Amino acid sequence: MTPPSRADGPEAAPGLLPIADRRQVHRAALHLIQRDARAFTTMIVFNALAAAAGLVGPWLLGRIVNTVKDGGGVEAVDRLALGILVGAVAQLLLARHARYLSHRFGERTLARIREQFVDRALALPASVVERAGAGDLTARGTSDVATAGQTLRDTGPDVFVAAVQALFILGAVFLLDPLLGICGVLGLTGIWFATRWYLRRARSAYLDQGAAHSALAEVLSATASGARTIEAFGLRERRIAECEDEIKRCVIARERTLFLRSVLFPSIDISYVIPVAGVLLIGGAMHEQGTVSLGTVVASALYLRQLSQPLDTILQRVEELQSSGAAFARVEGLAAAPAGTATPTTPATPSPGDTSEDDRIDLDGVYFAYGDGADVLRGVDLSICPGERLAIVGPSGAGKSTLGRLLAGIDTPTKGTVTIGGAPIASLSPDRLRRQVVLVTQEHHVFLGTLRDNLLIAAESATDMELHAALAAVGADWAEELSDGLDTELRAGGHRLSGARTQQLALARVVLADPHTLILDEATALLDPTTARHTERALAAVLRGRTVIAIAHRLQTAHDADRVAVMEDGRVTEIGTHEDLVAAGGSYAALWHSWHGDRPPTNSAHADAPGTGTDPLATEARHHRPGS
Ligand SMILES: Nc1ncnc2c1ncn2[C@@H]1O[C@H](COP(=O)(O)OP(=O)(O)OP(=O)(O)O)[C@@H](O)[C@H]1O
Repeated sequence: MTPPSRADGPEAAPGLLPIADRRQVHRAALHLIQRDARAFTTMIVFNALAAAAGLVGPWLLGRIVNTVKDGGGVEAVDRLALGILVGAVAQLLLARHARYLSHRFGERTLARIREQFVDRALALPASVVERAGAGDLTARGTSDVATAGQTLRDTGPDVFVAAVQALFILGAVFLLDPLLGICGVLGLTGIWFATRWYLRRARSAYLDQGAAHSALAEVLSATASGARTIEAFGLRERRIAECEDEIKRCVIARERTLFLRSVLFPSIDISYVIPVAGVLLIGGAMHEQGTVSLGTVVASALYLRQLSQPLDTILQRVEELQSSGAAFARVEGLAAAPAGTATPTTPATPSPGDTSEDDRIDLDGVYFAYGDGADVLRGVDLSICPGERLAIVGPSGAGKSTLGRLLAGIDTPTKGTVTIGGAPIASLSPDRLRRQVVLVTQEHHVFLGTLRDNLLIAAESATDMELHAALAAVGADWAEELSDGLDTELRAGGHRLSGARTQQLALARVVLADPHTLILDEATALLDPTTARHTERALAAVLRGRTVIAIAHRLQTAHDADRVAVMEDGRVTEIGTHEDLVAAGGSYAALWHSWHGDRPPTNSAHADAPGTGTDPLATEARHHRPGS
């Protein structure tokens, strides 16, 4: 028997995405079976037929023994031998077809799991995905789905076929003689105890072994990469001692798993022999007394010997089943993912008409906390008029970005309301919301696909002319020079966009989405000078005619805004025009004087600015949208 697979895979990280419990996993598995019930039934029937065909051999062998014992002729023995051959061929063909059906069922079900996963992942609110982290979602969508798929395609069918075979074999022994059947089952109990003993200890032992390997690898690679420093500081002996310690830990961990295997495998091998020996002994005695025929004893012993094969398969695969059960629970966990981490205080159902009366944004007594943490926003009241340029300033951690996320509808307040034109932002459909508010950060993604696909994300029904116009609006002239135009494949062996072009593409999407309000959070703060200049021009075109809420990292932005809101410790502590706030002599005035000193205010985007960012609220963008 080959050793069961190692159980030293990574522990399921306690991610924020939920993990399905046992009942949910069972229900989901049952649902998947029900969706392909016919294929599943056919698979069972063929597996059962293959297992039944496998029983023909030993049974006929028993008949041959009886026939020979009763003095039957060669002809009768030949007929029975031919039957064995037919049984073996039938078993081969039926098992092959059963496996083919199992694989088809497995592949189809895997495809369904994948589709369901993608649907669920896409339906997750952005805030949930952000908080859970891309790593968790990616791991679930790749390695966990692959592990569950491996089970459906190989492990599951293997175990299933083996279980059916084992059941049929035991059933056949009981049919031949119930007493011999009981004898066989009792003989097998050793396997149950040995496996239980092993499984109880294996998980932690293999996890320790994996951890010891990782620690050793870490020490070795650190020693190799820091060799010069180690020599320079005379740390050689200390490093060698550390390596030796880790090697010792590895040896101890490996000896432990070796010990477990050295107990398990002989116990199982002996357990396979016990029922055969028991049946031969008891069957022999019964034959002596004339209660069973010699053929029955021989057939029972052969059946029990044959049992080792399916049992071996089940034991080898049992750990794989355990780990894939955990993987499936993580995949299914997405079904239980929250619709949002914060509880909306406003009804989730759309308000009448799902439309805003105007573009005015109001925050009323807004509180927000991440998860179970402390309040990050603590009673924010704010009104932003259509076409206004509002700069939000404040120290790091004051809650500016959080406020931006609430204004963009990414997060919902734990208390209070955020409304657009009187409609709670939480009640707007994603499509509707996109046309109202868009948050622009410096994180831009180029999706796999053509340039057109990347643009249509923002406006599904836009014509090519509109797409070209949007690209032109942000100064993306390079798009016109692409050999395949809008059909140019981006990424994955296709055209790679530079940072500046990626940003222009993202801004072209904003033009297409055509929201009345833009929230700028670090959209340009950390860009290199060349990219910043490109982005500045593109951004100016995008901002024209829209309400802009800029989370200002430079006071020049605040200076150019219509109004400035100062945030401190989750509250808006000052609000007004730059001049009013400077005159009021509060914290904004202090900030302005300390940054600005005696220098006169300037509209130049780069003057005096720390870093290389651009000023999104510079005057060139201050032309309101017609009609706004
Ligand atoms: N995803 C998150 N999970 C938990 N806490 C968070 C998360 N994002 C922000 N916070 C916390 O919320 C508080 C406000 O953060 P926020 O980013 O809104 O402040 P900020 O004023 O924008 O700061 P900065 O100018 O440094 O970006 C901080 O204490 C921060 O640690």
